[in-house]
Amino acid sequence: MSTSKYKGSEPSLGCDMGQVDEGSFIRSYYADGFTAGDTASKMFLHEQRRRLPAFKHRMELLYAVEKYLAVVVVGEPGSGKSTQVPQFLYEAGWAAGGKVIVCTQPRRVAAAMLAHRVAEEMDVALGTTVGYSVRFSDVSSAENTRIKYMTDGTLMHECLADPMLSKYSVVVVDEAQDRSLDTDTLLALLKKIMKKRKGDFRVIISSASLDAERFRGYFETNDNTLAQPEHNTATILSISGRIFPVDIHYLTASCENYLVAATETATKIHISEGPGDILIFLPGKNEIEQAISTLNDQIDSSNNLDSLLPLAMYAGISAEKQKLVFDPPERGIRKAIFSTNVAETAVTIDGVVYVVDSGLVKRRIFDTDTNIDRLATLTISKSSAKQRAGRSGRTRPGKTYRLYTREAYLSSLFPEHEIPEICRVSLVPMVLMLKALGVSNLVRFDYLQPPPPELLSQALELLAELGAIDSGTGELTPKLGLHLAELPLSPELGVCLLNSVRTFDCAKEAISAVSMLAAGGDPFFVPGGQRSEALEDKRDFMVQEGDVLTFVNTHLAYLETPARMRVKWCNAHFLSHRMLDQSARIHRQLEAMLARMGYHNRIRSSCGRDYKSLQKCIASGLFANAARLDPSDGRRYRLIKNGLVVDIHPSSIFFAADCKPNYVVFAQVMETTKVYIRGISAVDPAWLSEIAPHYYSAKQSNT
Ligand SMILES: Nc1ncnc2c1ncn2[C@@H]1O[C@H](COP(=O)(O)OP(=O)(O)OP(=O)(O)O)[C@@H](O)[C@H]1O
Repeated sequence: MSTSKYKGSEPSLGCDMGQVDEGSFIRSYYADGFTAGDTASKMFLHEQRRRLPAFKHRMELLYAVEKYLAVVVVGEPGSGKSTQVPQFLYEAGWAAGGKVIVCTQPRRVAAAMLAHRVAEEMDVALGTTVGYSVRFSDVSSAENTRIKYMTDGTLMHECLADPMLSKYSVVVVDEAQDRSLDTDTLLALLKKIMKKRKGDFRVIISSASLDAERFRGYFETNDNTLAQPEHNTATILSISGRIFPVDIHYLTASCENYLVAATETATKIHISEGPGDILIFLPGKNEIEQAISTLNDQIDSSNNLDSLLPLAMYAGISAEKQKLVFDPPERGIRKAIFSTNVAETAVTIDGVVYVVDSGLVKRRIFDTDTNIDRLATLTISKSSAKQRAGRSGRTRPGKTYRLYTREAYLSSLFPEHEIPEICRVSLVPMVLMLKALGVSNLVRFDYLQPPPPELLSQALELLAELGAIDSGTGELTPKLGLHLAELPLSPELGVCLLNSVRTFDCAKEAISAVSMLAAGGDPFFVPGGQRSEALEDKRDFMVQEGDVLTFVNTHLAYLETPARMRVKWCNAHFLSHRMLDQSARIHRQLEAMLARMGYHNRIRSSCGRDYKSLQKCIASGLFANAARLDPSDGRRYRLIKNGLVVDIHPSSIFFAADCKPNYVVFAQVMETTKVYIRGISAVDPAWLSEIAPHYYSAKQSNT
């Protein structure tokens, strides 16, 4: 086979890459470059703050925080929990003596946005008194930052270096009703810290839902609450009132096609309602792109709609597109923002008056029948529906149009709350973190809600096979396990990275591969009118060893391009500059982390044209995602661990009929109409038996 100008072998002719679909399983959001849209005067901001319901409860809150170690703050969406509570604490002196008040968010975009807003309200430059820190992006100062917004995961990682979180005086866990795996794990750690630090540490759990009593009960450590209430450690504070009213409208009969209903509702609002932008919640990126394209066609063919501007908002969108969402539109233009649930909590888009809610969301679920973590489209909970409605009525009275009937909403079709992630996703990252923090008995650990035992044992089994846990002692292995917990990566990708310096001597390529997968995977886009040129260009980078090596080629070619030429180079090759820039930043950070771990002599090692070393290295982390070509069909694959039949994603080199290796490993799973695998690398089955003998031999009969 001939070789291309990049690493790996050229794909055989006839491989059609098909349509590139960018919905990604490894979600990433990098909010650098974001500018809050609100340019109101300082006086106006000051007045706005005073009008928020939270303001009336300021003294009550400060009293509760003084008296109790944990305070659960409950309030309507938009009442000021995320922006005001940290400022009240700061003004009351909780950041004196160099201490920091931290407010955690389940999503990166929210952490960055809230920091921008609060910096603006306090009239300070972002990154000074107010800052934020999310995975791979730190806009804060160790000396000066006193109010810091972070994701729950980033704060949890800080526990590894500082188990008592000694520099923080108060941790505000915001949007706790989301019950992400990181939020639940963090709450458990905070409870331990609260018991140990006592006097100088406080936890505030802020939630918009009715979960308050569960949180309060969890943080109550007084065994005798009735007889000795003066020793109680936790309380609930309700912030009553909402800032502006929201009218809620339902369909009278259920709709057949929610995408059609969403665009129709947006155009009707535009034609018949007063000024104000529209925020439309759809489940995922593909649905958003589809709705925007339909709406654009309608705008092209109707004079009534030419002042309507469709925009997209989802995790991983470029900074420029994101800016359009938050910036005020030109005079006379109305924005129609199609968004996933990234805009559901903590985010305020100034100017939004109308919300259209499809009632659907894409969620990560761990399917216990098939044993895989995947994205599925589900009905939202009532609690989410309230949050979505709460996005209107934040800066003026609002209206929400629900694309479902009132009867459906009140029925069990819409559960009260989401099922917490701890009960439905893979627990591998949580187990790794708890083990690294010295929790040896995971079954008896004091969780807010205990995870199902089968999820715990599945996580332990995988970590043992990855070499992170010693199956004899049940503890983390001294080098691999401990280092893995420190890395801001999924354990599977972390193993690929560490093995590249420990075993396979292919750090240059493996760091590239891992950085690309952590930044979202496929960097190629196929613009509507230039499909054949874009596919031709992509072919230049593609190699038969698989998509991961294609990503490596792209990443290395990007790094070799002089910085000032990179945007042009990306445009010329139909590549996402945002993604490649992000993966280059991740690359630098991972190199620095490996050097700190003592691998500085190995980080420049390269496998050159020995692609097998890189492929083996990738397989050493992703072996649990191995699949075998189904011989009876010759097109689809069966997962080795459970026999589940999956399809190759159309963006993959292996999509084409004549490009199918017998065995592959993959980085991502997504579910639309089918279960697709993405981020694929070809493997030799002999490597799998060598890398993970127990796992592989136990599961092989499934295929
Ligand atoms: N970027 C912004 N632009 C304009 N107004 C904003 C912005 N951010 C916040 N606000 C104003 O501050 C209010 C309080 O926002 P905040 O995020 O603190 O509320 P919250 O109670 O945490 O809401 P939620 O639970 O929905 O996240 C909003 O209702 C809005 O009026």
